[in-house]
Amino acid sequence: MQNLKPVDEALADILKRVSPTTSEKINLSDALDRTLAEPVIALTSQPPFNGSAMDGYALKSTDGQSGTKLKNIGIAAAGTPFTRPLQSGECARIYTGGELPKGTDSVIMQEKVTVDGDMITLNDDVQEGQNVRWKGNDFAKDQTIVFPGKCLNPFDLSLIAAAGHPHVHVYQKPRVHLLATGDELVQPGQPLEPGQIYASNGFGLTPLFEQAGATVKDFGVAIDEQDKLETKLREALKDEPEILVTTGGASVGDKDYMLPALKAIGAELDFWRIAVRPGKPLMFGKLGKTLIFGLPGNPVSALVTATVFVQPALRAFLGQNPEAPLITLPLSAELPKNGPRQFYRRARLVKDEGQLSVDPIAQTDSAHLSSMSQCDGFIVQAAFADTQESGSLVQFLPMPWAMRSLA
Ligand SMILES: Nc1nc2c(c(=O)[nH]1)N[C@H]1C(S)=C(S)[C@@H](COP(=O)(O)OP(=O)(O)OC[C@H]3O[C@@H](n4cnc5c(N)ncnc54)[C@H](O)[C@@H]3O)O[C@H]1N2
Ligand code: MOO
Repeated sequence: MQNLKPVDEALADILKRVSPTTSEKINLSDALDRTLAEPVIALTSQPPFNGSAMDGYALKSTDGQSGTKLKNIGIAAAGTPFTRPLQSGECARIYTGGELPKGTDSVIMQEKVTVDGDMITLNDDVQEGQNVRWKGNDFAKDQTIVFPGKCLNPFDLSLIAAAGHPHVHVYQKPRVHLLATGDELVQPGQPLEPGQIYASNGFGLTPLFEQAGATVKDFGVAIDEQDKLETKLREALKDEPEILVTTGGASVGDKDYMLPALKAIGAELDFWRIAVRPGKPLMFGKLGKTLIFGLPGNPVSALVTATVFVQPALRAFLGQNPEAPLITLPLSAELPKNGPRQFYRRARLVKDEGQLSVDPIAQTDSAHLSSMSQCDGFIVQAAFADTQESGSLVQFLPMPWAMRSLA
């Protein structure tokens, strides 16, 4: 058999052509799922003062023996500090989030005192620091609290707001332009004539890339004629997107014009036969600033190669770790032995009494989409791997929506 290029080698060749996009400053409220380009440095300590974690009374812990009577001399509410320093024998009413008055170092919950006019009696011992959130215990002013390369989640956004920032610097979204080829392709909603099928690739690839942090523009379907394809390709490349993804026409048929068309418009291009299943034929190259991925037309091959080769490039454009987020899980059924190509086998996650395992889907046809819809990700099986029994461990590449199927 002709030499096939290993997946890791192809990926390394791709990644050495990528450097992160420039950064932009955006509102924090728009920053969900965007990737940080600059460190976030706290503008304040959190909490900014020693505060109370309970509704109760602030006191000196040296006065904190059960049975002690203290005089309540004022109120420290959240946002309205009590300014007079406290002496021994005194306490101040304090509410959750209130700043501890000077001279105090502890708070007793109101449930643990008896109140009689402006006097209280402690019904429990009080230790130094009890019910106190010390200044800076969460983070300190000037501390780096989130690092570049982090794709921001809702919890990050709360943290960044608490540190005083209304804006963040993130990497610009890489732009992906899509172009399909095939005379047989018809848009859903149109009637099918003999020999035609619906164009499905763009509908899956667009959100796949959007979920990875890109903006995607679909240029539709080009006719399988070289000059028409060249015109469409020029159109799709005009704004110099970071990535152009084509599907179809990648193989060896007489009507596979993609490679000659891309070369004719000036792309430097390699045609790879990769040791990957599905998705063996892949074109990769560059025109100007744009990386070009020529994915195979078969729907499963297109979605798998988009996951295995295009998504890592998108992560690298976003300053993220490009590596696939593989996890190790036990099989819930036998996995058949593999042939000469690294196999991305469709698989479901199974939850049994809270324990996760993966169930390989038998279907391996690279045009079979209902098995794709049923899968939560792919078991990554090495070339020539032997049969593996149920219970043995495998590498699993979860899709971003995989956890939803466990609900
Ligand atoms: N003699 C050989 N034939 C093939 C080989 C080979 O090595 N020798 N490789 C096979 C493999 S593996 C693949 S993968 C395909 C790749 O073919 P192409 O990239 O040229 O894809 P097309 O021929 O254009 O289409 C294949 C298949 O997919 C359907 N398709 C295409 N685009 C779409 C779309 N946007 N939405 C839905 N379906 C699409 C198309 O109708 C075809 O059925 O080549 C094998 N052949
Ligand atoms: O590599 Mo093709 O994607 O096997 O059908």
